[in-house]
Amino acid sequence: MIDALEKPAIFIRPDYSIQAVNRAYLDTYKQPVKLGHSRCHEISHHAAEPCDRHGEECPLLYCQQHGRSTSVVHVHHTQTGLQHCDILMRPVRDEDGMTLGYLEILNKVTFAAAGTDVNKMVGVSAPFNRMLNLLNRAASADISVLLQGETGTGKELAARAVHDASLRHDKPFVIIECTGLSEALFESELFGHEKGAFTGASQAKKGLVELANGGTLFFDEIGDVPLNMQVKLLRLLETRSFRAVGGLHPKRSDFRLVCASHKDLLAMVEAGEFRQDLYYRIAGFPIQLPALRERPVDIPLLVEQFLLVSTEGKHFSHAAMQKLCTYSYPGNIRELKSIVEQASLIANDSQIQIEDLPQVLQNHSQEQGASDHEIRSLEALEGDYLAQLCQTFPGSFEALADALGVSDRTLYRKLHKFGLRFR
Ligand SMILES: Nc1ncnc2c1ncn2[C@@H]1O[C@H](COP(=O)(O)OP(=O)(O)OP(=O)(O)O)[C@@H](O)[C@H]1O
Repeated sequence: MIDALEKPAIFIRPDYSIQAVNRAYLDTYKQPVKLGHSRCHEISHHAAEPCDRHGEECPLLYCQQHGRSTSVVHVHHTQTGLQHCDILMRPVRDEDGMTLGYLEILNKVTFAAAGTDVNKMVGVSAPFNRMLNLLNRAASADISVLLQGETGTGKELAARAVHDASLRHDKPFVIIECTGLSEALFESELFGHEKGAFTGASQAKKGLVELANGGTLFFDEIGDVPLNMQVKLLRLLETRSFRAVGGLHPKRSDFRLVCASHKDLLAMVEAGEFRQDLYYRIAGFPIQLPALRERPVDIPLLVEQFLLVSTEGKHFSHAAMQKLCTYSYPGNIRELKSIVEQASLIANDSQIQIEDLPQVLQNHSQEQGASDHEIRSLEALEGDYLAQLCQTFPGSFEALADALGVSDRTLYRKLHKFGLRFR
């Protein structure tokens, strides 16, 4: 039965041992699978212990505890390197309802990367992976997606990811920037106009809604659409039909709807600033994007990604990277990107120092420094201790993990979190 599945799949027992495997799974992973002996975490994570011992959500544990299917995104070691995989774990029962084991089906998340990749959403943290899981789920359905998150959290990138991973990926992805759209512009931009519809309309022009036919229509900052235009938008979304300015006949467009807003739309509904019926029409599948301060683990990777495009071979000193990792980023990933670009332009040497960072970070660190005299968090102390060990420990990486009493994987994660490299 497992061979009939196209996606990589295994059947495992509660002790994580793999009892059956299909061709696609064998082709995906480097480690050879010994049926009855190999355990899933050894193959996919190169780890001797199950995921939950490393602070990750273990889907098998969830299935055992709740008796139902679950899905979660993890980063796996595959033939092609580190790869985000959406894992679907399902209990398999006999006819008496006794659980025989668990079926694990893997789905590669192609729009994300666990290393630098300019065209992808990069990150490895748990909040980022949870968001990927939802984006992946939404992409495969034709449901209306609402992306909510602070400015600069990657909503536009996420909207593109939903489109690219959907069945409509080879059709247009059309963006409607709602901020600053006047009523007159709203109608002609969205619905197009016929020749002679108004002064200056010397040619008929297709609107964005028509251009999105077959593909995805992305309304960025939907919370900025004024109330009087929200009615027209609602009509379009309910009927998928519209009339060009100056046109007599209604036209239809088949599009998948994705909207984004940095505003709290439900609070706007309560305040009477956003129509409730429109809210429920667009929020078929709401997804909250995490702020960068909720996923500091991803900062070093994002920095690496932005350095790749902005400079040739420059890198941050440990101290400068530490500063980057402790700032709170009100402007989120966009702000981090601009800080990296500025600092790499200012630095005269290949190593970017604290002094090369923009003033906003210097000020921030002074404030932090003042409070440091009172009390320091255990996390900060751990970071400093690890930074020191990275420079001074005489043995190998594995020996250091051993000496600290943690697994190689835990140590790797901690170094990644603090933006450290082992020599
Ligand atoms: N996970 C990510 N990996 C790499 N780059 C990212 C990621 N998320 C966002 N970015 C980059 O950060 C910048 C801001 O992203 P984006 O424009 O998608 O944010 P936004 O939430 O739509 O912003 P706004 O609310 O201001 O419209 C872009 O340059 C984008 O490429």
